[in-house]
Parts: sequence; structure tokens; C-alpha cells
Amino acid sequence: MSLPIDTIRALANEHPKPGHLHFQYGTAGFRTLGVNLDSVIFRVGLLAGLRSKKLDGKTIGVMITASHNPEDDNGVKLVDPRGEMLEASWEAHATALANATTTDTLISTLDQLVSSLRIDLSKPAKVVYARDTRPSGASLVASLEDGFRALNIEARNAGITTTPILHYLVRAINTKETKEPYGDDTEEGYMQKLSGAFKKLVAGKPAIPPLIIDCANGVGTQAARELGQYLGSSLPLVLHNTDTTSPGILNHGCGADFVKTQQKLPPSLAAHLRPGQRACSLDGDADRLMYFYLDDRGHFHMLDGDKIAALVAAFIVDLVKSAGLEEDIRVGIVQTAYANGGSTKYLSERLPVRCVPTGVKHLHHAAEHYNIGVYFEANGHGTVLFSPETQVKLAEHQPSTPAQSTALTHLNNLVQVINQTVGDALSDMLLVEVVLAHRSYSGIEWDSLYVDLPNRLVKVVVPDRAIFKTEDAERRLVNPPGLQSKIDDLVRKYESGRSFVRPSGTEDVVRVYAEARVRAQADELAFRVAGLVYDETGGDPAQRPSEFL
Ligand SMILES: CC(=O)N[C@H]1[C@@H](OP(=O)(O)O)O[C@H](CO)[C@@H](O)[C@@H]1O
Ligand SMILES: [Mg+2]
Repeated sequence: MSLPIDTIRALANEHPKPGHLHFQYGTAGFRTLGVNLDSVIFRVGLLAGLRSKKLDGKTIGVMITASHNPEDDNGVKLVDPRGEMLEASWEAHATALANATTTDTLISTLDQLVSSLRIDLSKPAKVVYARDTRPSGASLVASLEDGFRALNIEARNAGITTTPILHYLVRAINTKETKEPYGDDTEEGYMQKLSGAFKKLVAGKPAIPPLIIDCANGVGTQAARELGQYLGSSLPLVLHNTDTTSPGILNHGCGADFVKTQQKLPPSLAAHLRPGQRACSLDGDADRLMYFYLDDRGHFHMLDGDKIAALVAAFIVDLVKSAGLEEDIRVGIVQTAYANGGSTKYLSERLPVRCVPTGVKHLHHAAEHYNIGVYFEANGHGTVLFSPETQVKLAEHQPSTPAQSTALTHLNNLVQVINQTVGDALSDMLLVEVVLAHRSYSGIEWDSLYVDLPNRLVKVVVPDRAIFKTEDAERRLVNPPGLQSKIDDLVRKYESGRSFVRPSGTEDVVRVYAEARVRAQADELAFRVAGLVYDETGGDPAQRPSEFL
């Protein structure tokens, strides 16, 4: 069987590539201004079909979202059959297809992929797709559907939903007829699975006080609303920033990325948050989660991905011990260089900790090497993975005491409450609430597990960020030559100083991170390293940002 060239040609001609743009399938898939994405999304439709055919007709996911980025941006990501990110080797195929300049080159690129990857075109192709609430989403979905039409792909529209729900659906669909179905392959199935496990985990605990959720005016709004109905009084949710239709407000002055980067309360919550009350923010596609609270003096305290990892990992370790399985089940943590030094110290005194390069796929894969792998980026994206063998062990283990039995039941319910396909703000939120309920912690006790080192993240605009090459999980520069030793010289001058420089995978900037014992020193170190990077790599002196030292 060969490619249906005429159909592809006719449809591809309706989605021409803008001549001046180059697209790259990066850490977050394709991501740029929504108005520039028509051709890319059409071609992603084609690629999803090829990927499904290559995998014997397993269902592939396509998510149209730009997450925490501004409303005018959009993007697209592919999801592999088990609900995980697209296999890395296919990122290059996505990039090649997206950059084919004409319909002819697009068809020849497709042809090459089919032959080099030995794709049997007679196999079926199945896809499930969704989008977030962005205004550009509807027309991009139409472009995607043209891609499906071009290859006669069987496509299921999951509508407007969160990224993690789409990942869940992909795994649920692909495990439907197996011995281990992941869950019912509907949004209701997701809600039931998570809320059901949550209710069992908090049964018998004192009533949980209402939780404020900042929905970032995004797609998390409707999912949180629905989840709230399933949870009922087991976890009262109070939703804010729930306007998903007014222009310009998605992620604006709110949301998980705002909280993490500004390290302050979304102004819209100021009138609603009482001292000591905990609240959390989702990002624009509800795969990141940040908690926070105000203390008695009204000071803002942020409980980020590192704090979530510490809270959750310690709880799981205790349950594994109580279940009598500490010899059999090894719990480990995965972080990136952006993890606060305070968290790394706290965690590595208790557990094996691995540091990997930025980007969820690196964390996810590293976490798969543990029996139970807890991974979180500091920005609040993360989850917990239970290896298949561990899940069998938990399901079959015979407890010898009532205490062991209780701990084992909790662990089995945790397996259900956690979305293991990908970081999921709502699932992570339930997980956090379970631990807080079991520990009788408020945000204050949770926060005091360890003290964050003051830190600062700075963006540096350089003529060419491609010259920046790193090693040691991005903690050291190997290029430009000599720059790392100059950074080392600066870092040595600061108590508990740490700083590293890496090119962003999602923006045309170089990022500088610095931390130190006290706030002023962390800021100073960050701006000195930023100035050094700027000056040493050809930054224009006339444009030098005034805060750089
Ligand atoms: C410092 C930071 O938060 N970096 C983010 C950001 O990557 P950069 O490569 O730093 O642009 O976007 C990624 C995708 O969302 C996310 O995985 C990562 O953590
Ligand atoms: Mg996101």
C-alpha cells in the first residue's frame, strides 16, 4: 500500500508552510504564536497517523496547548501509547515534516519516513486529540483534522480538556482490552478513578478545610469544577480565576508559572486568602501545581515542586516501611539542577536522589529506574511512578499485621490517585491533600520540612544561544571555553552559593540560576553571572540590562 498522494496533496495545499519560519519539536513539542501553527498542526496530524501505524494501530494522543505561555501562543505535543511523551527519536521526524517547504517536499519527506521507518501503511491508524481553551485552538483543531483526513486516520475528539486528562485517555484506550486496564477511557472514568481513591485514602480523617484553587483562567477550570462534584465534602474546592472566555487573561497575573517566577500571591486572590489557609495554582493546561499560603504577618510562602516532592516522598517511604516492604521496594527521587539546594540536601539525607537535564521526559525516564520514582521539577510539574513489578508486589503482598495491611491499602490507593502518565496538577493536588490529612499538617508544618535557599532566575538575551553546551545534568558549561571557571570564581565568594547557566529549550534566551544563604547574595550572584555571560558572549554594551552587575 502506498501513500494516498492526491488526497494529501489537496489538503496540504490548504495548509502551506509560512516561508520565513523554522519550527523545532522541542521539550514542549512545537510552540509559538498560534497564528503561525496551521501548517505545523496539519503535519502533526499526518505524523500521528504514521506513528500509530508504526505501532500496529495503537492509539496516539495529540494535545494542542501552550500551557503557561501567553494566550496568543499555542503549541502541539504528541503522546505515545502508554501516555508518555513521544519517543525522542521521533522528535526529529516531527521537525523534518514541519519544515518541508512545499507540498512536494512534504510528500517526499513523508515517503522517506515511511520507507526508512518501515511503516506498513495497510495498518490502521488511531488518534485521540484535545485542546486547551486558547482562542486559536478551534481553527488549529480543524487543521489537525485535515491531517487525519489526509491519511484516513480514525480520530476521536476528546474536546477541550487538560493535558494530563488527554494522557490518561491515551493509556486508558490502549489498555482497555488488557488484563490491566488503566481506567475507563472517558473523562468521567478519570474523575471516578481519582476521586474514588482519594475518598478511600482520607476516610476516617478529620474533615479537610476548603482548598482555594487558582485555575489560571484556563482549561483546568472545568476539570477542577467537575472533580469538585465527584469529591463532594471529602475535599471542598473553592475555584478562582475561572474566566476562560474573556480575552487576554489566561495565565495573566495568575497560574502556577506566575507564582513560581514572581514568587508572590496572584493579586486576584489577595481578598480571599486568610492567613494560614492553603491554596494552589494550576497552569494553563493543568499539568503544573504550586501551593502557597500567607503567614500571620501576611507574608507569602511558596510550596513548589521541590516541597511537593519532599512531602510526598517521605510519606511514601513511611508507608513502604509500615507495610513491611522496605527491603523489597526502593523509593528514589529525580530532580533537575533547578531544584532548590535546601530540598536536595533534605532529600539526599533520606533517599537516593538523581539529577537529570531539564525537561519532563528526562525526569520521567530516570524515575522509571526506581521501584517507586518520585519526580518533580521545581516549577511544579511531576508525578510518582510505580514500576509494574512494584504494583504487582503491592497487589499480592500478604500483610502480617493490621498495621501492615492498612499501609498496604494506602499504597494501593495511592497507585490509583496518582496519574502516572505525566505530571497532573489535579492528581498531584489530591496526593498532597492526602499527605496533609494523614500528617495533620497545614501549609506551615509542610513548609518547615526544610528551608529554601533564596534563589533567583535571570534570562539573558545573547546573539547565539546555540554556543552554550553543558555537562553534568546541565550544571556545568563546557562551551564557551573558559566561562565555567569564571562562574566558579564568582560562586566561591558566596556562602552556600550555587549558580549554573544553560540555554533554554523553549525560549530564545540563556537562563542563569543562582542561590545563596541570603536573598541579597542570591540576587547579586545571579546578576553578576548574568553580566558575565552577557559580556563574554557578545552582548551589545548599549543594550546591557541595568540590573546586570
Ligand atoms: C527553568 C524552567 O522552569 N524551565 C522550564 C522550561 O524549559 P527551558 O528549557 O528552561 O525553557 O519549560 C520546560 C517545558 O515546560 C520545563 O520543563 C522547564 O522546567
Ligand atoms: Mg503546562
